[in-house]
Amino acid sequence: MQQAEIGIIGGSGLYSMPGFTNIREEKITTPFGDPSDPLVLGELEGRKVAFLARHGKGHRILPTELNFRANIYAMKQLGVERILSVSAVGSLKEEHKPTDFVIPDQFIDRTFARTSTFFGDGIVGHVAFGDPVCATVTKAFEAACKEVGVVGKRGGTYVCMEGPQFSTRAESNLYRSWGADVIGMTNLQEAKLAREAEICYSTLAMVTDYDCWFEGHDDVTVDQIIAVMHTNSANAAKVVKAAVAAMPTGERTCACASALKYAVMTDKKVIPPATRAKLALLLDKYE
Ligand SMILES: CSC[C@H]1O[C@H](OP(=O)(O)O)[C@H](O)[C@@H]1O
Ligand SMILES: Nc1ncnc2[nH]cnc12
Repeated sequence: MQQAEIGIIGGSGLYSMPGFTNIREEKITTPFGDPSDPLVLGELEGRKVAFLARHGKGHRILPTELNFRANIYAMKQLGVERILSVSAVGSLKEEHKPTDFVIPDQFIDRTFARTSTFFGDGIVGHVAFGDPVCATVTKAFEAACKEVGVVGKRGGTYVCMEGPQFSTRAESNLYRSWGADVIGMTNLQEAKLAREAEICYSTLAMVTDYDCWFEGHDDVTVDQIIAVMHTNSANAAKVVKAAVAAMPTGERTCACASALKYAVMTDKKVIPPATRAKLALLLDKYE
């Protein structure tokens, strides 16, 4: 039985979701290991929802250490079809001010020490990723920002860096020269894996700082981020709630729902049984 239809991944500053009812915690294991924490299952706006604190309760897990595969696969195991991600980001443009929200529609990958696919170990698959986020979830976020009365700009490019150190000024200026909008350390792997798992994904990126490029501002520091995060998190919780309420019901019609249809290159006869078994949840529907 589907235990949750909507997943919420809370990032820096959002470690729980206010407004949940009928709450229970579930410790989930996956073929790819354990997620960051037990998932919190409950109802929000009458919808079945699962919440996961990306870095674990108490913020214990570095971006590089995150088991992105287990986090996304755990959502899939619960029956989640759409993930609403919330993340803290630095701004790469003056117009995106701390406390603004951006809903990115593109990514640039600057990570180098992460596993970003469910494929491998004898099976090769390639999903389309030209439009890396789901338009339905993105529009729900945008409408929710409007409803709550916060700045929520749809569109923009999120640079995903490895971290955990923040960027050098040369890097920050390089990303600006590429026209990128915001920078963070976590969203690209989630978007890739959600696509492979045929789960719709979009991020509410909460601007906490101007990174280190802005001459008129101090370089980014964690204490500065935490101060802005308190305002952002309260607003983010309201936006997520409104987005959940606005999420369409019924069969999904977006391309995310069939991303794997033509993805697998490997001859079925040569896929190692153990590998195939690990991916049963993703591939059985195409048998
Ligand atoms: C708190 S500063 C850096 C930290 O914040 C962001 O986390 P998340 O995406 O989980 O909200 C960024 O990616 C870094 O992990
Ligand atoms: N300036 C920044 N760089 C990377 N990740 C961030 N998360 C919040 N602010 C950030």
